[in-house]
Amino acid sequence: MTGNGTAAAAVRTQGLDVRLGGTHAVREATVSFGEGTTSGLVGPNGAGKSTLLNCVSGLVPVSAGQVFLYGERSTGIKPHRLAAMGIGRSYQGAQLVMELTAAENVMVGDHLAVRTGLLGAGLSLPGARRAERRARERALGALERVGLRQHADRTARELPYGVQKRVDLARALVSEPRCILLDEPMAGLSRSEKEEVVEVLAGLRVEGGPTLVIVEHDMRVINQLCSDVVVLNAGAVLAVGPPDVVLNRPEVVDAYIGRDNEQERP
Ligand SMILES: Nc1ncnc2c1ncn2[C@@H]1O[C@H](COP(=O)(O)OP(=O)(O)OP(=O)(O)O)[C@@H](O)[C@H]1O
Repeated sequence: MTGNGTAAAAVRTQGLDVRLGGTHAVREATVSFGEGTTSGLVGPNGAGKSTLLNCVSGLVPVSAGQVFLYGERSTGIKPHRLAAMGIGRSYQGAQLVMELTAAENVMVGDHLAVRTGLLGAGLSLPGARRAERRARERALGALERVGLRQHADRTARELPYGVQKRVDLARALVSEPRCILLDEPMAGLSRSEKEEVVEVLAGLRVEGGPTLVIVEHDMRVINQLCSDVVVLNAGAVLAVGPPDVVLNRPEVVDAYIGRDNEQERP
């Protein structure tokens, strides 16, 4: 389940507060994302959605409150350690290294490769070369899952934005994390690309599959994929529950209209 409960939560925040410069980006947010569930995290521009994901993945320091992963306090743990603990992440702006190929970008997200000594590959040690081969195979597998195997050896710079976004998704999937935080995975995609990504994400919702938390402005996508939704507004939790109920609540509709955000309102 998603909400304020504590049972079987993959991710839970307790009174999470984040101040960035002069902005109070997240305000006493208590949310939980149940293990194996697919949840939406929605709200108008500037509501604090990316900041909340950044706190959970260790990229932004918490000002007050706590984050828990699988019941263990994870506040303040470094991002690479959280990745090794099974947190995967995609980024709003794809954030690929433009000079690297699609496959190499995916390998960068593969914490298993780093752990098994990919860095030693530069020294041409046989074990490291084997590890690199395995990492490349995993990267190609992840690219295949998002329909991009044919682009594996093109540099990110050569790829259109919609394709870069899917490379970013492959990077989040490659080490098969237990929990995947997706920051606007559909932004900038064409309708058919969106449908492909929805299919990929729907394919992850199997028994024993990962927990998915999806920040998304496209409410059709939220309705298609998510069993629960958390609505943030001005950094605070405004509503929690099933999308068909929550997205029709007057305060949620008002929050979107109030931000002059009509095209994105639920
Ligand atoms: N590095 C930063 N320094 C100062 N303020 C920031 C920083 N990053 C984000 N903010 C501010 O924090 C607030 C929350 O931003 P955040 O990006 O988390 O919102 P969001 O809900 O993800 O928005 P969007 O849907 O537009 O991506 C905004 O007011 C934003 O301007």
